[in-house]
Amino acid sequence: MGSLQEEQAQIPVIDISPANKNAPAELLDAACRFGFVFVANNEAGISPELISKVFDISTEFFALPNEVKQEVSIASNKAGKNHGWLSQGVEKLDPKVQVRADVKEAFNMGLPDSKGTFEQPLPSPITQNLSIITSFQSACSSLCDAILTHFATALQIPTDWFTSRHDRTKGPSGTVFRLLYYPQTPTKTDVDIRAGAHSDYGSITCLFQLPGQPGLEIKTPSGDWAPVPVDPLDQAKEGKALPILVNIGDLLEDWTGGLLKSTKHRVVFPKSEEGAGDRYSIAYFCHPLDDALLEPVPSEVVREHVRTHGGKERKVITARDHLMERLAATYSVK
Ligand SMILES: O=C(O)CCC(=O)C(=O)O
Ligand SMILES: [Fe+2]
Repeated sequence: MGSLQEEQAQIPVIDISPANKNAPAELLDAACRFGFVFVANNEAGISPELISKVFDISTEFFALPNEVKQEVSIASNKAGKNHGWLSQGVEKLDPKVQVRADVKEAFNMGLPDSKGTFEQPLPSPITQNLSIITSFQSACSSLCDAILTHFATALQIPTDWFTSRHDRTKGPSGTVFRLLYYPQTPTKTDVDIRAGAHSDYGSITCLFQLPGQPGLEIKTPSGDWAPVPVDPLDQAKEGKALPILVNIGDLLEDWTGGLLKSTKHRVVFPKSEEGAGDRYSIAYFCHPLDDALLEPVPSEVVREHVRTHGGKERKVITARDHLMERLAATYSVK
């Protein structure tokens, strides 16, 4: 058996700044091969201080008593579909396989409307730090735009082909900002998993992890599960900004005729003492505008892929209809 290092998924770390002229090609290659890529954070523009503040807000929120979190529950119906607190037992990401629901809590937030207001009730750790949260959401949105622009460049289509379909000044979208908390549960059994195997539903996801809190795994083309490092360049001890993990979601896979891969992933309990304890993560699920049609991207690179690999015949539906289908399968909100 190889060392832990050898078994880890070899996801490339890419500089997406204008200084790297190969960024579009490197991103496309990683998206086609792994569906996951690390973006070097010194170029992504999300400061380690801001990330750390959001983790602090998250810790404060999940430490609140359940009765208080219940006031902003996803089941309260006040929050609108897919927004609010998910208590333990609400989400089962791999419903066909999982016996029990994911061992986790989450808080899903939409983005503010043009007047800066949120449609959902927000808990006090968030209302007291709203500018931090909105700065973070904006930074994630800019990072997604930069990546989507690089993909358009690499696919030889107009550079704004994807970003214009994600432009929130034109209408609502399913974009969700999510705080996640996986408690270390002494009573867990062998069938328990922190997050069941799934692919993400949107265009791209940005994921923020903390050193010492591993658990994310991706399914490799050979069908094995490979752990994803939290700190791939071993920079945490130098106090440097960790690279940001970005993965492709189902919508982008559909749009590109399967060229970009929406790779299955899951979160497991740590297998050894190392990493034992709670895990916190933050995800920004970037979605297209609700009424964006999931039609094939008009790219010769995509057409060539479909010619050589055979594209699946799909009904063209809107981004919103696609999201609703996926959510219905994984939530048990009553
Ligand atoms: O917490 C993580 O590391 C992954 C979360 C995830 O995959 C999801 O919520 O879709
Ligand atoms: Fe995911």
